[in-house]
Amino acid sequence: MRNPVIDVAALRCRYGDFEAVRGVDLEVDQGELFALLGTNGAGKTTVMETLEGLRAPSAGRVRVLGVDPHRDRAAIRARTGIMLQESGFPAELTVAEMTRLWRPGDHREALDRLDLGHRRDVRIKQLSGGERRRLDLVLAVLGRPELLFLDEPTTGLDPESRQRTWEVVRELLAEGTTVVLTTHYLEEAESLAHRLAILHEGVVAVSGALVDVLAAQPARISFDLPDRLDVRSLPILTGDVVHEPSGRVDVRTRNLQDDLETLLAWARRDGHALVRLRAHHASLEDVFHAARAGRQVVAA
Ligand SMILES: Nc1ncnc2c1ncn2[C@@H]1O[C@H](COP(=O)(O)OP(=O)(O)OP(=O)(O)O)[C@@H](O)[C@H]1O
Repeated sequence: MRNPVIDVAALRCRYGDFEAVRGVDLEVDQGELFALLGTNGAGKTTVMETLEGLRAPSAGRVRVLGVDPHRDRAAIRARTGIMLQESGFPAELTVAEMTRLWRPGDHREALDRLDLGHRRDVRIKQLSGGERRRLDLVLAVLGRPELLFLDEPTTGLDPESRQRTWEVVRELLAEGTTVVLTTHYLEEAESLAHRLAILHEGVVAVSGALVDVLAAQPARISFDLPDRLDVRSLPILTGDVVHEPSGRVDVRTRNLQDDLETLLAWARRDGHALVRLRAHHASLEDVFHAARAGRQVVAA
């Protein structure tokens, strides 16, 4: 029998007359990274805050680590780590003082893990935005939480810091930590998530295992139509072929390998060069656009 770390059914959240979350179901299993994605204002932060116990739902059932996170917040506080979108640290404290205030101890290793060891004696107000974000993560994981909430953890980080953050998140997953992540960087979710939900206007538009969600969308082949060729001279493909005004041909197909083989055999036989040829399975960005456009996407 499944024993999810997070179990949410028919969750609704209101701000006065406005219902920001309108019937959301979610399950997160132990040890997985669950990405909560969505357009601006879709309701991600509201759902996260409800899971963190910071907000009572208007309706629905919410269980986190087996308890109601709002009513029994004290029971789960020691077992969860939270990295909020914005943190308000005392600006005059040094990094080392802040970590000790958070939790007694030396914490050199935790700071080194996120390349902050050399900044131990620097005041928080002197840190760069990226360093503050990394300090947020250090504090969130200091108590070795079973369940970690990461709300846009890499916003404002340079590519190297982002990679380092991902490495730390992967290490935490390998140690068995369950992670709930919100992010606007879809490649981040695609790289880290086992399962995901995409919220749109307060409801779940797509949910499921990452591999299933990606497989439910058609793959794409695109290339520049060779000069002087009419699109009708292309070989017959199983996918839908669109000739863009830019001269690019865009094929959406459920048989990527077959259609690519047909196309390449035709190009070789007739001596055509397929300039800027790209062939790839659907990305999370494709799924996101489909969800946003209200197109039906399979929920696994
Ligand atoms: N305190 C509040 N009072 C009234 N409306 C609010 C409040 N907080 C959020 N909302 C509204 O609820 C909706 C959901 O907001 P929420 O912050 O949960 O979305 P989000 O998906 O996290 O957005 P973003 O990606 O922009 O952070 C939005 O329409 C927002 O304007």
